[in-house]
Amino acid sequence: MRAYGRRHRRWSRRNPQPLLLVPDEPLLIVGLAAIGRALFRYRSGLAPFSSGLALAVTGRLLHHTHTDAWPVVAVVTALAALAAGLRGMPWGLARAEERVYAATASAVAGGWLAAATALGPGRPPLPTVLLVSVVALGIPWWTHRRRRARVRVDRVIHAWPNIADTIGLDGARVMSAVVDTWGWRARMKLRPGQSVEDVVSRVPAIESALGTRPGAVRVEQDPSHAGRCTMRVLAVDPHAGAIPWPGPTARSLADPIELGVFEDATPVRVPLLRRHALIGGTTDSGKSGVLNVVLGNLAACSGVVLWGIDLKGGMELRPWAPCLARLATTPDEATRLLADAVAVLDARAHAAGHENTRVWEPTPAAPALVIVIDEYAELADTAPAAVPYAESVARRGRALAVDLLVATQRPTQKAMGGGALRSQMSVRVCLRVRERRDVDLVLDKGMLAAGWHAHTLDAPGKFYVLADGHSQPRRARAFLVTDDLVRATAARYADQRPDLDPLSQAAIENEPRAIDPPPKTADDPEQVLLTLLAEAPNDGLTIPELIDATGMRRTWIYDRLQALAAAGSARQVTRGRWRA
Ligand SMILES: Nc1ncnc2c1ncn2[C@@H]1O[C@H](COP(=O)(O)OP(=O)(O)OP(=O)(O)O)[C@@H](O)[C@H]1O
Repeated sequence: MRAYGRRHRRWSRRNPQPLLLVPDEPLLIVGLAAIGRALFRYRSGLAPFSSGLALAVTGRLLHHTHTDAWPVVAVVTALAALAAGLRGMPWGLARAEERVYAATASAVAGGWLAAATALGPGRPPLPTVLLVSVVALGIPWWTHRRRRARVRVDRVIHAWPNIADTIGLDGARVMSAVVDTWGWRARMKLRPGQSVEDVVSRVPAIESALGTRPGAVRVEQDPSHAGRCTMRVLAVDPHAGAIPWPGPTARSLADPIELGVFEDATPVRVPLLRRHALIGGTTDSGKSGVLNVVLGNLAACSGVVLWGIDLKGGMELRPWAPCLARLATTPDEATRLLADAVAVLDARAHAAGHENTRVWEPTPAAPALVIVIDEYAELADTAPAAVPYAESVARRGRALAVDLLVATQRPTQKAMGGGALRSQMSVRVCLRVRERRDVDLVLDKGMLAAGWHAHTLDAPGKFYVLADGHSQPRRARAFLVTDDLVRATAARYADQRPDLDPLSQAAIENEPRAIDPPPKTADDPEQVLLTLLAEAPNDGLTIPELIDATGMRRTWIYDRLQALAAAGSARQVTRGRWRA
């Protein structure tokens, strides 16, 4: 694949555009100019005929002036055919079939020219051979998909300044364009003062101006320059069909998990060790599908114990039961399970404090604990007593290798039982959402404006991911794990599941059976926040002061302040300053 822009600029210098017409020209000149423009516009399609014509003229010239030069022509031909066939030179062809074509065309053209030099281009059967060759070699040329795509792109690039003016992106320039397997992509330089958000907000207008199907244009920020971006135009949707799951690729929680593939066919690898994950999307968007891919991988990991909460009667998680050490399907079981998780946390934190280690390194003998919760809103609704435990795990679990994997339709404050849990989720998978504002709910504030258009995803399993190493709005599609594959994978790894380490096991067994909310400790950031707000001066505390004092992230502070304000426990004294 070669940079289109470079070649195009070089080409334009050598082949200037035909002159524009002025209306009072004589008819003949108007006609000639129109023909010139048509020849220019269709130059790529006409290339086999123009090459044939050029050969005939060169053959005639050589025959009249250098008849004896035919051996030189033959040798040059042989060398050119070899270079094209073996190296794809001088066109930089990477694909074998393109090289074979280039070598054949060079050999036929050079061979014909050598014969025409020696015998004259009019000597039968040379004219017939030339005509037949032009047509025979022209057919693959005319039908070549990438060549046709390049011609289309060429036209778009010429028209781009007008298009940009019309849709309000005046001054945005296309620097280069490349035709790829699925369509083409262009690097764009924006006018000073324009931002990628401006381009993103005009995506529907770009699609209309380029005449593509809706949803065919993607815009990605250039990570090294705020005034540049890449625009991708997909001629065909690479995610149109379901992508079968190839089986587990992770063997330990430290391995990133492959959820699916991006539109450029690169795999979506997401690290889960010491991270909580939120999977959001409307009904039938494929949340259980993503959970299945993650569970299929975690089942194959030696250092992970899996617990599940599925308050839809176990409908989604029961097929994984052979690999789940515990499965809670009622509110009481769920509360008990999360209380036990907190007991595990406490025991691990205690042990880590004694051994002076900061983090719990999972091994098969001392495994990580991953708790999968399908439809968190159901849990918050029917088992409110479980919510403080879940939040405690979310806040303290990462270092102690107790991770949450939560799926929900709409992670509102209410559905999440407050915002504390959501703000701890550092891996966010956003499948199709019903309303545009849900994008910011699942991913984070401002993500919709930044181009994460999950409301336009048009098939189950298509998603955006926000995680370490994934900060650009790139569409992906999750692998599809069929029910049979779920059963087969669960059965295959059932015997290899590790047990909890004795320390964690003892903590569960010694845990008091009454279900009380976990005590709020002095280093509980929520408690710290409440105390800070209560003791704040009359003009309140700023957000940076609250971040410093609690050690929590900005999004967590905002979420909590909003929840507290809604509950009447905090108020904004002046802009950006808060107190109880
Ligand atoms: N990656 C995928 N590729 C193709 N089809 C998928 C994919 N994921 C899910 N589907 C299909 O979409 C449908 C809904 O999927 P799924 O049950 O995972 O959605 P959901 O969001 O969990 O729904 P609900 O909210 O009702 O639980 C299923 O029929 C499933 O076969």
